[in-house]
Amino acid sequence: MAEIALTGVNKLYGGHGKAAQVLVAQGLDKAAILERTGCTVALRDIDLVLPSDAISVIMGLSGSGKSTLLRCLIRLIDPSSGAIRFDGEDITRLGLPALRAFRRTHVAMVFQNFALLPHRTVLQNAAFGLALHGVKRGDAEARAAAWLAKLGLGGYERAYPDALSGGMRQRVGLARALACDPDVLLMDEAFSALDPLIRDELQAQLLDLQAELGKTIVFVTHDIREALRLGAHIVVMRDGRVEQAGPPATLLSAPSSDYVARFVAQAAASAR
Ligand SMILES: Nc1ncnc2c1ncn2[C@@H]1O[C@H](COP(=O)(O)OP(=O)(O)OP(=O)(O)O)[C@@H](O)[C@H]1O
Repeated sequence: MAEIALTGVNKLYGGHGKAAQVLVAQGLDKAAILERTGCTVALRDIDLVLPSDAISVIMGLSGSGKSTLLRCLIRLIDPSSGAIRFDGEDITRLGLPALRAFRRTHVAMVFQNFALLPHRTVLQNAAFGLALHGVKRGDAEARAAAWLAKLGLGGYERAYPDALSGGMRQRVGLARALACDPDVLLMDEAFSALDPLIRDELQAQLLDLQAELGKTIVFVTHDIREALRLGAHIVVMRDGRVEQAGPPATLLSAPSSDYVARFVAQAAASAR
C-alpha cells in the first residue's frame, strides 16, 4: 500500500518568499522570479499521483527539482505550500513527533553515496535502521543477515564497507532499507555512482525485488534509459514543473512536448 498524492506543491528557497509566491501565481518563470525576489523556485504547482506498489521514477536534468521533490515527500524539506497525502493522510499537517513516527514506520531511503558507517561491519550497517527502530540487537542482526543473504552478500557480514565494491556497498544500503520493511522506499540517484555493468545488475535486482515485495518505490535519476527500464510510472521534471507524467509506453508513443520527445530519442539513440 501507500499511494502518494501531491496537490499544489510549491517549494521556494531563500529570498522574499511572499513576493515570489505572488509572481509564481502570476506565472512568471524561474529566472525572472530569482532576479526580482532572490527566490529560487525549486518546485511549482506539482499535482501528481505516485501509484502504490509500483516503481515511480522522477527524471530530469540537474536543477530540475528531483531531489527537492523526493525530500519533500517525507518533509526532509518542507514544501512552501501544498498537500502531500500518503493513502489519504496529509503529512504536511503532522507535528514533528507524528512526522517522525510516520517516517519510522512507513519509509526508508537509499542514497547515491551509500551512507554506510565506515567503522561498523556490513552486518551492523544492515541492522542499523532496525536498531534505530528499537529492535533488539540479536533480532535486528538476524533480520539484517537474512536480507544480506538475499542480496548476495552472505559471507560478508563481518567485513567493513571499505573492503566492498560500490555495487556491494549499495546492496548493503538496500538491505538496511528493506530490513525495516517500509511501505515506501525512496531512492535518490541510488545507482548513479556505479559502473554501467554493476548498475545494470542492480537495476535487474531492484525489478525482481519489486515484483516479489510489491513496495511503493520512488526512484530519482537523471538517466532516461534507467527511468524507462525501472519505471512503471515516470515523472519528467523541468525547471521545477512536471513536464509529463505517465507510464513509459505513453512517454514513448505520445510525448507531451518536444522536450520529452528529445529525451526519449536520446534513450533510443544510446540503446543502438
Ligand atoms: N538549499 C537550497 N537553497 C537554495 N536553492 C536550492 C537549494 N537546494 C536546491 N536549490 C535549487 O533548487 C532547484 C532544484 O534543485 P534540486 O537539487 O532539487 O534539483 P535536482 O534535479 O535534484 O538536481 P541535481 O540532479 O543536480 O541534484 C535548483 O535550482 C537548485 O539550485
